[in-house]
Amino acid sequence: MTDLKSFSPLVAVAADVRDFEGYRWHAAPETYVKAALTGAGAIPVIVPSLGDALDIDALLERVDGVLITGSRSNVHPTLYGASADPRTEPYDPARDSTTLPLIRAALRHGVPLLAICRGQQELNVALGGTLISEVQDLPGRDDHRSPVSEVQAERFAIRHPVRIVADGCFARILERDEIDVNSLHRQAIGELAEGLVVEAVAADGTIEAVSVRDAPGFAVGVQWHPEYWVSTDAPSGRLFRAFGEAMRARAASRGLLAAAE
Ligand SMILES: N[C@@H](CCC(=O)NCCCC(=O)O)C(=O)O
Repeated sequence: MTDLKSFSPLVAVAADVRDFEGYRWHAAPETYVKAALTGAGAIPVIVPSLGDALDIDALLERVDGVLITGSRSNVHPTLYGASADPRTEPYDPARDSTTLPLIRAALRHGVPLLAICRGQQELNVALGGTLISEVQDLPGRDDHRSPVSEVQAERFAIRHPVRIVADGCFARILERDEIDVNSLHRQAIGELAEGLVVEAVAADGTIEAVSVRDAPGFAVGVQWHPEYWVSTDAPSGRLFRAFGEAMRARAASRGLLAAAE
């Protein structure tokens, strides 16, 4: 019998759509796929943002988790009842048309879900919530954008505290009441979707982590980027390990481990 800890689950990874070299590419940054491998012990499978051409239910029968990545693009405002505005660009409608149904289907199927930055925003919109834009310009809010730098490690530097809500799933995973996180976003959760629970907040009230209230298993979103320092930052490592354990448990519950003998 394959040992649960040594089993490598498959994790579906969301893709951005980009045009360059005369082609349309569906891609995910290496930091996310490497964190899936090293942090969660999962084999990443990038899912092209092909919208309703994808049989998402069939996909979710074959994977053990879903990782929704961050992105410089924003969820299209019309998806949460707002109007398109140059200040909320750039958009990636192909990604939206894939991630929102993928998130809802993952929750329906009980597939472990980790949604990061844009991913947390997509989770909130997928469940009926809204977003606020240009957070740094709003009264009482801090600037959550990345530091201006050509050096990624400087842009993803850990730089502000977030309070972990007591007795929540993040408190159980992290075993801390406060952690320090990086921050690279201009938008944030506005109206919280009904099915979400706040798990962490910044000093200015920005929602920094959520969980899905009635999810059968691991289903969380974070506004920060645990993938970037997954190997060196303890909270980041804990979060990805918990994601990996949830994916292995799902694989075991589906009898995959017996098949892997
Ligand atoms: N675009 C959204 C989501 C932010 C996000 O996912 N950032 C990750 C990319 C970071 C970078 O390379 O700049 C927002 O701005 O809120």
